[in-house]
Amino acid sequence: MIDAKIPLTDIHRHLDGNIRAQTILDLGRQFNLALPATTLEMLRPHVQVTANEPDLVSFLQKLDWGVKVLGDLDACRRIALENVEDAARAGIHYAELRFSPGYMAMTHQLPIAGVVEAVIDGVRAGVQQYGVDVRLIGIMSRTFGEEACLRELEGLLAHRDGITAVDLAGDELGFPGSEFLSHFNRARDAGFRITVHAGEAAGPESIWQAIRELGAERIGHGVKAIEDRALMDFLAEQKIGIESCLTSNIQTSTVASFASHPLKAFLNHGILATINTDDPAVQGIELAHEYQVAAPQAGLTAAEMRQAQENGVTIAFLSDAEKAALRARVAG
Ligand SMILES: O=c1[nH]cnc2c1ncn2[C@@H]1O[C@H](CO)[C@@H](O)[C@H]1O
Ligand SMILES: [Zn+2]
Repeated sequence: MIDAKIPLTDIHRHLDGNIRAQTILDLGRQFNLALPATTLEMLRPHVQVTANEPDLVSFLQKLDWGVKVLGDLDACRRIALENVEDAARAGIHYAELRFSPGYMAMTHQLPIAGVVEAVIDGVRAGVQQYGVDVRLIGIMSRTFGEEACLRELEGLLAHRDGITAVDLAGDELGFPGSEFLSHFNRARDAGFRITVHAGEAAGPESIWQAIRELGAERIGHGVKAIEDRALMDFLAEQKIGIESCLTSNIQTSTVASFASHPLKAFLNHGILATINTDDPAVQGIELAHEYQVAAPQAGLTAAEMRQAQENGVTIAFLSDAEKAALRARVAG
């Protein structure tokens, strides 16, 4: 259940994991690319999770066609704009959209800083058109190694003013956070806020590492914190927020069922946990589904969902004044 008096936020939403299937078809045609299918219906299983995947890495392959059709910077601008439209349609008041410029640039060897600029541009146009409040988070895709991540960071630094935070995403087991210390030192020096995907595929030690060594202020997923009581205490005391994505965690086989998802336990432990989508188009869900179907199945009461919704504003990468303005705008 969504409380209409509290701002609806989605602070863990991959822009490049939310490319419309129709847009993939359009761009495939525009750039003369051989797609695995020529109709929406036939394309869908290639770009959307249809049954739960055995692990995170298999799930992530479903994002690949979306970025393979990004044949020029205009295509990047287009998907950024469409993402803002989708967020507005989903009733979201405030979204933090994250994207990996190197991953988007990879297939057609686009300039990474150019991709960052195009995404900022497209989002700016979308914000004006659709009235959603948006901040951008730059992702370093760990799956492609340290050097590739360094190039992503440099592209993000080239447009520092348009980017609020940085994140580390991708294959957590294959590429532990310890390989990215220098990246995060530089990111913090530049004044970026920090969130890190941790404790999704790997265990609680990965969350400790993200906090202590990378400077994470928030954790993406953080599912495995449930295995470490001291970590749960620490997250609550230090107000380190958790960006939960319920359906995503089922689809990656990170948790076996909604009923066994730790979100309820996190909330009851006083952790600032939140409800978010992750990769809506790839997952075939929207935020309403997470509040109306997933969260109730995860055992959350109306009061617990309200708390999670509140937490989304509390841990947003906004100033106190911006949070107050957002609350006032929605409370009317
Ligand atoms: O649930 C997730 N866990 C970890 N990494 C993810 C997830 N969803 C998407 N990405 C990763 O984020 C980048 C694109 O924004 C890609 O690296 C993609 O693999
Ligand atoms: Zn994610």
